[in-house]
Amino acid sequence: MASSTTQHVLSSIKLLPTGCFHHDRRNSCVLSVSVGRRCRSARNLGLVCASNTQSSVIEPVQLPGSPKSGATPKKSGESALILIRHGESLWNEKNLFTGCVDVPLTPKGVDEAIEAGKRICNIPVDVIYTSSLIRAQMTAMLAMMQHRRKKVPIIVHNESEQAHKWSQIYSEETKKQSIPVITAWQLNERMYGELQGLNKQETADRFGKEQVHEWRRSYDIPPPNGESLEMCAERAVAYFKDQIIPKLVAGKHVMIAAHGNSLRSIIMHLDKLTSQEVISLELSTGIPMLYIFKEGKFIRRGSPAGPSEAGVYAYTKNLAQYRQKLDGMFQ
Ligand SMILES: O=C(O)[C@H](O)COP(=O)(O)O
Repeated sequence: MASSTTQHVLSSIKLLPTGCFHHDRRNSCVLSVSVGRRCRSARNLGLVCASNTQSSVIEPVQLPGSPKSGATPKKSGESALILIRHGESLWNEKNLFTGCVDVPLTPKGVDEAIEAGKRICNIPVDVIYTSSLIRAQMTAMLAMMQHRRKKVPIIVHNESEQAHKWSQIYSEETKKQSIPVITAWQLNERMYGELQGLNKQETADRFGKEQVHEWRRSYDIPPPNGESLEMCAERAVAYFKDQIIPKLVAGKHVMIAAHGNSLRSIIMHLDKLTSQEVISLELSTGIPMLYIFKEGKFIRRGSPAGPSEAGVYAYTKNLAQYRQKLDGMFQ
């Protein structure tokens, strides 16, 4: 088993049997997934070593056409989409199946969230989506504490009329200095059924490595009384299409803090991965991944290495301008 340091070096992805791992000419690690006659590198999946930010364009996604979104694409607009898997939780640390059990971050998870925040501190964020689970919410909040714009992330309470009313802000100026944080159960981790709370290693010893791998990574085989990735994707991707894409279309910059499997299903949708390819997709805790949404297309930008990394900002004029503005404001 790879050490946590090695896993970190491999950035957001490690590859399982269908792929190969090699170093490219620039000495950066690249993971490849063989798909029929195609060989798609992890870089092309946007899942690259932290120092590598080469981009690729994905075919247009199906945009929600319904006028109810009321979202008219901005003419030359582009928006940032940041995806972050929560930092290490207390049950990640104990190697327990967690699923929808609501456990907090470990101190290491807190550090990972802060580190993730530093890596995206120059990227604009207008609205944050998290699951309804505390580990994703802690990650979103801790990451935003690092943002140079210093807006205040505020959880939107729409669970009842009273909660909505009691959490109103009565200053337009204060509202402008805040970022709404929308929590949605649809972005929760896949429900792990009767595996929740069991130790992953002990479960593999008891049921066999292959069986446990099938429960954990196959696309359509659910663990006992739990959700398969396909079932998780049904709710997570539907939410992404209905609620989040209209925001991007309207020019809003979005961050999503969620979970290994809810994010795998969203990446599967964005990158048009097949159910075979998604088996090899692994996300590390606390590694942000950036996409640029432009003219109906998602452009993968990999994982920003740090606030001063040139690639991300050189790549789009808007990001460069945003960063310059921050430099001007906070020097
Ligand atoms: O729910 C869990 O146990 C983890 O967050 C994800 O588990 P996995 O690596 O088995 O998908």
